[in-house]
Amino acid sequence: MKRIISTDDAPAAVGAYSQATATDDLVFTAGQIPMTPEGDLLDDAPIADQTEQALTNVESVLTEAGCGMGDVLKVTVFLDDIDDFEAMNDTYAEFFEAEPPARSALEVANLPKGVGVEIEAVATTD
Ligand SMILES: C=C(N)C(=O)O
Repeated sequence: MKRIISTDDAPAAVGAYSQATATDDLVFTAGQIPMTPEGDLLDDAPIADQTEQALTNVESVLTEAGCGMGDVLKVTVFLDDIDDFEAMNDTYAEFFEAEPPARSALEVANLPKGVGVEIEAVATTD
């Protein structure tokens, strides 16, 4: 059965989507952008800080869904500039120290709100 995940510990959706949806054993987060739960945008911050906020939001949404970063199966990282890959990756690695999930990272033409990175995850609650 489909569940809608909603938490005040991550920013509210900036469009027509849920923070995450879940089945009995899988969680799909929306793409998380570098925005604080209070709605402050980190669009001018270094990519390391933007990555940290986006992943912190992913973590908060997963916690609400009943799992955590160790349960993540797949991550997709969207970058505004692929030259930010190394800086993103260094911060990313701090969130996934052991047995990191599968991941795709790609540059896209534009991201919502002019941010530098957006990150989504699929996790298991099994
Ligand atoms: C930020 C998003 N996840 C969106 O606009 O879909």
